[in-house]
Amino acid sequence: MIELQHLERRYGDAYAVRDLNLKFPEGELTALLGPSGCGKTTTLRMINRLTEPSAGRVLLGGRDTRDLRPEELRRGLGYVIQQIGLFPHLTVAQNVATVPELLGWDRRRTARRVDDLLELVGLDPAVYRAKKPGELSGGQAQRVGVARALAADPPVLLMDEPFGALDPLARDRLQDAFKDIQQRLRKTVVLVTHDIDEALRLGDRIALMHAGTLAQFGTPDDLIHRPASPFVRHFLGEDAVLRQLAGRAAAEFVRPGDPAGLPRIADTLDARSALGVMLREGSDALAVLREGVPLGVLRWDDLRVREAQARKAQA
Ligand SMILES: Nc1ncnc2c1ncn2[C@@H]1O[C@H](COP(=O)(O)OP(=O)(O)OP(=O)(O)O)[C@@H](O)[C@H]1O
Repeated sequence: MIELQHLERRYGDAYAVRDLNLKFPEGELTALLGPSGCGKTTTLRMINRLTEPSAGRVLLGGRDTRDLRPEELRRGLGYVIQQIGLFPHLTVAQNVATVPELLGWDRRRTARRVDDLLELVGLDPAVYRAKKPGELSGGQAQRVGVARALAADPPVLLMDEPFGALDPLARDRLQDAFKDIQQRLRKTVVLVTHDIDEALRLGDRIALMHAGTLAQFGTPDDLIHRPASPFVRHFLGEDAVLRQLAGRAAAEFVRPGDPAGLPRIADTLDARSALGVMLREGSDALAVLREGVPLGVLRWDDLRVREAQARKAQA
């Protein structure tokens, strides 16, 4: 879907991005992760040509993006940034409708699309349609930004630290909401972040960058259990396994078993917190309940296997 070939961007003698080769798989979310200044934003902006490459090329659906007109290119690429820049004098509905209106959709179709999208991002259209951006919380404004980027149904979504400006609680909520949306829509998403937890939580794959080059490309499991270099291991940190558990629901690790007499947790609890409950309760197994009904049992060993694998890979 999106392919970077020998992509480079120089500023004077310095390389912001150097000989970057990468294929972003279709329908998946790839987190572009790395320390500050490693070239993530420059890479993203070379995809929609807000920044022109010094060398190399970007292919979109097999076509060199230089052969596409910029408007044509950007229409196929939704773009969400940290300071989303909603138009303050327009209503929420008008903000979301910007692109459909540019495309000349009729009013009925646009209005329907706006309501569908507001619902998708968890904002009741009847309540939010007529509000102005100034009346929204940071999290709500960011949801409107996501809705706006999805308005013309672009196959690709480029996101630059979209949740970065939010407080931790709002960020968690919006990450969860976005994960749900992505599971339904299956867009090809490139998400720039320097937040390891966010990359582990949302990324089907992670492209970890270091000083303008690619340090490793793989699934979160690959990076944690099979780091390609000391840099990767160091960047993810000693507690990478715990971090990964934090991003996964306890329900993922449930196995059949007799829950009678075990401490109980909800299936939506994350696996790291479940580990905490085991330690606190002094129990090596927990009953996992979905809406009050037992699903099965979560065992210490099932969580620990992953930890052991990680240690072995790091040894
Ligand atoms: N317009 C510019 N002029 C000169 N140097 C630039 C310019 N834009 C970026 N750079 C340099 O290129 C490098 C990569 O920048 P980039 O913004 O892509 O990094 P990043 O990984 O997105 O960082 P951050 O997480 O801090 O936003 C940095 O060293 C930066 O100083």
